[in-house]
Amino acid sequence: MKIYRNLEDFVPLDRAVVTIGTFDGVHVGHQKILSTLKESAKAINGETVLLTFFPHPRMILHPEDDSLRLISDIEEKVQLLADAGIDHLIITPFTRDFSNQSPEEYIRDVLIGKIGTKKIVIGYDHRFGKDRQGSLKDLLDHAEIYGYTVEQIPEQDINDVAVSSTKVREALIKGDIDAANKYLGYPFQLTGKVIRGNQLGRNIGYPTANLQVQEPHKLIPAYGIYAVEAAIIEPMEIRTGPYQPALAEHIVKGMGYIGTRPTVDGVSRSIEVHLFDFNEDIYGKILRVKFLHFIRHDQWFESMQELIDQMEVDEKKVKAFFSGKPSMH
Ligand SMILES: Cc1cc2nc3c(=O)[nH]c(=O)nc-3n(C[C@H](O)[C@H](O)[C@H](O)COP(=O)(O)O)c2cc1C
Ligand SMILES: Nc1ncnc2c1ncn2[C@@H]1O[C@H](COP(=O)(O)OP(=O)(O)O)[C@@H](O)[C@H]1O
Repeated sequence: MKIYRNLEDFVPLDRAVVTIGTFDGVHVGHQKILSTLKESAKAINGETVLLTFFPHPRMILHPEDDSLRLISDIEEKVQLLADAGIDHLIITPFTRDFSNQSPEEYIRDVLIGKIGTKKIVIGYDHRFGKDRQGSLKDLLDHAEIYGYTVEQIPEQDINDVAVSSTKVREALIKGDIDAANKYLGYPFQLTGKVIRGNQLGRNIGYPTANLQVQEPHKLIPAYGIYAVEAAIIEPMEIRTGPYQPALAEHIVKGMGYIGTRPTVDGVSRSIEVHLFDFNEDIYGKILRVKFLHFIRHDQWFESMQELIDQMEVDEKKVKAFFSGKPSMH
């Protein structure tokens, strides 16, 4: 997959088969659309192009609205789209100027002029251009003059996409990781930098890497304890050029914690991971944590000792999960 951080970086193709959207989460619904896109491209010996926006259009158009929660951050999305087998990924900054183009300008200058679109694969409800004035009808009306075809994604598939996004979000908010992962088609992940905590973990026998999640709008699953798998990855800068997967070293199993640490202070939310059979200083490194299974909710304990006893039980449960055996507790 080739990445373009700007439309200006893109050289128009002979046979671009294009879809447009935010594709947050790249879940099973999206994956179905991407398969359609790939089949369409194959049929005309063309190349697949996905046009997406960063930052998310809602953040530019409604900066006052802080309610947006993303299933994937931009780096996770790039990786997921590369895995899905997209040929060209254009991540264009969604600016006011960009959003102010008329539907005609957008079709002529962007889809035709900058991309070389021969076929556009799009949902019946897709909107574009100034004040979302552009619709499928505009795309169909201009198809002949500009020499492209439009393939409509069936309404049912579009509904499936919306359903999947909602289902993923609802499942994560409830802590139902099994369900979320089923709708995603891969394990939900959080990526962030390991920062210093209050260094209590090592004293209670459970050092925990504290994560500062890199995407401020990322959806954080329900508070609780989870079976996780973490990888230390190289900091990735997404720039124009061939996609290079983030190098992952040390893929380690462990237990994740999301909560306010009510037993300690209960003030602010922290996201931590205790890694099994691991003893390295990883402050400042980037950790990608895959959430595999929910173990229990966050709890307040009367004493630190009770918390430690519970963490020992958690460890057994997580390890039992990994060995495929039910826990004895
Ligand atoms: C598996 C696991 C379970 C945890 N469960 C709880 C809990 O139920 N209640 C709580 O107050 N803190 C819980 N914690 C958080 C600990 O209080 C925290 O890891 C400890 O204070 C060390 O923090 P530090 O990394 O900042 O030193 C849990 C941590 C882990 C790794
Ligand atoms: N098994 C492990 N799991 C997680 N972190 C570990 C482990 N072994 C060593 N570390 C290191 O120790 C740090 C966590 O120790 P901890 O006492 O909990 O300090 P802090 O409160 O700063 O997180 C991690 O950030 C990491 O650098």
